[in-house]
Amino acid sequence: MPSAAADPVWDAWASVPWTPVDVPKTSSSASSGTVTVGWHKAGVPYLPLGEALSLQTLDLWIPSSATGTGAAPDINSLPSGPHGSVWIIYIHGGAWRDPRITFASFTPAATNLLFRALSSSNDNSSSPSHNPKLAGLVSLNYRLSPHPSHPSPDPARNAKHPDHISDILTALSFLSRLGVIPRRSNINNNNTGNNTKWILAGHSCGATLSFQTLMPLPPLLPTPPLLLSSSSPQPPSAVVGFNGLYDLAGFIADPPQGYAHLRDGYREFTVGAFGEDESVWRAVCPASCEAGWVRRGWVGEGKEEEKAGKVVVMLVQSREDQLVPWQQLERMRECLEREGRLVEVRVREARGEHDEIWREGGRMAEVLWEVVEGL
Ligand SMILES: N[C@@H](CC(=O)c1ccccc1NC=O)C(=O)O
Repeated sequence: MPSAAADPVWDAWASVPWTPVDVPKTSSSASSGTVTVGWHKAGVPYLPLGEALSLQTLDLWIPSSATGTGAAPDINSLPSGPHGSVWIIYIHGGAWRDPRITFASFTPAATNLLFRALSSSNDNSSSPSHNPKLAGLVSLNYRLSPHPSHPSPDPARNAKHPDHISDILTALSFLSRLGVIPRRSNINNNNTGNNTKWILAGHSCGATLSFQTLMPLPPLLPTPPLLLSSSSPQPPSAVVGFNGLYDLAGFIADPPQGYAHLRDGYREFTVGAFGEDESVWRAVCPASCEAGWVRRGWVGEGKEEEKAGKVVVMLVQSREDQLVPWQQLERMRECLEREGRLVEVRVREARGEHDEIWREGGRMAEVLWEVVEGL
C-alpha cells in the first residue's frame, strides 16, 4: 500500500510506531520462548495530528505474514494483504458510556485471529483456495457519553448522539484513505481493484453502531474536510453483531421476562446517549427504524450491486447474557428477513455472561474466522 508525505492522513498514521505481537509458543513445540504473530499500531489518531480528542483513535494489527520478513514494517507504511484478503473492523461496547470498555476489549480476539492466520499460512496441507486470507484487524475508539459513576471533564467523555456514530464514520473515512477499506469506484472492477473486502463487527452497543453506519441517520453528519476523498468507501461485505442492542425503545417499553429489572438502567444509558425523545430512540436503532435501509444504505439501488451478491449478517448471542436478552437478536433477525433476499442472516450461539465473549476472545475469533472464510 502506498504511503505519501505531507498528507494529514499519512502523517497521523506515521505518528505511531509498529510493535510486535509476541505470544508464547505452544507447549507442543520443543523450543520455548515466544513467536511474533503480528504487528500492532496502538492509539493512531484518526483525525489530523493535533485535532483528535483522547478517544478519537484506533488500533490496527497485521499478521506477521504481511511483512514477508521477520522485521517490523516501515513506520510510514501499511503492508497490504494478498489479493482477495479481508479486513475486520471492530467496534467495542459499553452502553455508549462505560470508560472501562475500550478498543482494548478486542485484544484477546485479535491475538487469537493473528495466531490463526499464522497457523494457516504455515499449514501447507490446506489448499491455497481454502486458505483464508486475513489482511488485518482494526479496533475503533470513539467519544463516550458521560457515565454517572465515572464523571470526567474530558470532552471526549461528554459526547451525545450523533457524536459516537460521527466518530465511527470519521474513522472509516480515515481507513478508506489508508486503503484499508476499498473505495466504491473499485466495485465490479476486477482488473485494477485489489479486491479487498471488509467485515464490520461490534459488541453490544458496538453492534448497534455497526448497523448505524449503513442507516440513513438524521441529521446528516459532515465528514471532516481533510478526510474527504472523491469516492465514498465501499460498504462492508458482512456485519457481525455480538450480544447486540437492536431495539432500545422496544426493550424499555416492554422488557422480556427476566430482564424487567434492567429497564431503568437501559433508560438511563439511552437518555445519556440519545436524549429524552423516544422517537429518536426508534430512529437510531436498526430493528426499529424505518424499513428499507438495507437496500438504501448498504446493498444499493443499482442492478450492478444486486448482481454483486447479497450481504451477510451474522448475529451472535449468548442465552446466558444477563444484560441483553435473546429477544434483541430475534427483533433484528425479523427486521432483516423483511428486507427479502438482499441479506443472508446467520445466527450463532455463544456462552456466558454479556462480556465473556470479548474477555475470553476465542469464540469471537472463531465466529469472525468463519465469516472471513465464507466471503
Ligand atoms: N457497563 C455498562 C453497562 C453496559 O455496558 C450494558 C448494560 C445493559 C445492556 C447493554 C450494555 N452494554 C452495551 O453496550 C455501564 O456501566 O453503563
